Amino acid sequence: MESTPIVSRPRRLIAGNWKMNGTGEALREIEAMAAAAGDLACDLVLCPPSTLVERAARLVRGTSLRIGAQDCHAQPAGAFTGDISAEMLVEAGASHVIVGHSERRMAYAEASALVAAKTRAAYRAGLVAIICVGETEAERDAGRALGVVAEQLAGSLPDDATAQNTAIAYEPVWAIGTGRVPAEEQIAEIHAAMRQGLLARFSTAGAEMRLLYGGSVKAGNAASIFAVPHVDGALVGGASLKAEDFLGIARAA
Ligand SMILES: O=C[C@H](O)COP(=O)(O)O
Repeated sequence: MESTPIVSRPRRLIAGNWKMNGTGEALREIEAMAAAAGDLACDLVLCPPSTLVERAARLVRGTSLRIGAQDCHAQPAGAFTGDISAEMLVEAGASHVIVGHSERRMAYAEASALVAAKTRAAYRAGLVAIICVGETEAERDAGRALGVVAEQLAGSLPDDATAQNTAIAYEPVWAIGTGRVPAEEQIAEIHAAMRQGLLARFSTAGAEMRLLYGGSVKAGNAASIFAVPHVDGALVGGASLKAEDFLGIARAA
């Protein structure tokens, strides 16, 4: 593989995804995260369920913790029962939105073209998009991991993606919520390939775009994952539910 130009790395980004977990009482965890965020050497974002976005955003005002959402619709408004637009999320106080999570790609058959449309919606509203990609176990076993990730990346990123409006999260589906973490060489291979693809398409912006790893990240394995080249942070599920667990990961960044 071609060598990648050395660029000074941006601050790491640690994002938490609460998925469909958390009611009002969980706001105290967000409060504890916000209290510690200013002392961290990384950027910290927490994506609670949409019912908590507005209250969480109010709670973290004046701190360096940012609040994100877990999905958005591609349209700004309309007859889309149950959906939430990027503009609505901004009004609620969100600054980031996760798009293309494998749980949505699989459960709602969201293809990369739709993920790209949602990403364009995020840009339109002024949200930073955290775009997820990753292969299933069957795809890895078939030797297709690199190809699947390259295809999802190419199809999900709009042409106007920049290092400021986008972060990419590589999340192998088989590592999500399973306690199974890929070998460092496996993470390194995918991240290096993603970097090459982004460099080829976006030049300098592609060199600077933050590449997160996601899938069973915990305080105990975070440092070794962050030591892998081109890992610029993490997208954390289960271990982001409790402030101390999440902050333990952020302190390793
Ligand atoms: O969005 C987060 C990921 O799906 C990772 O979840 P996990 O940390 O519980 O494995």
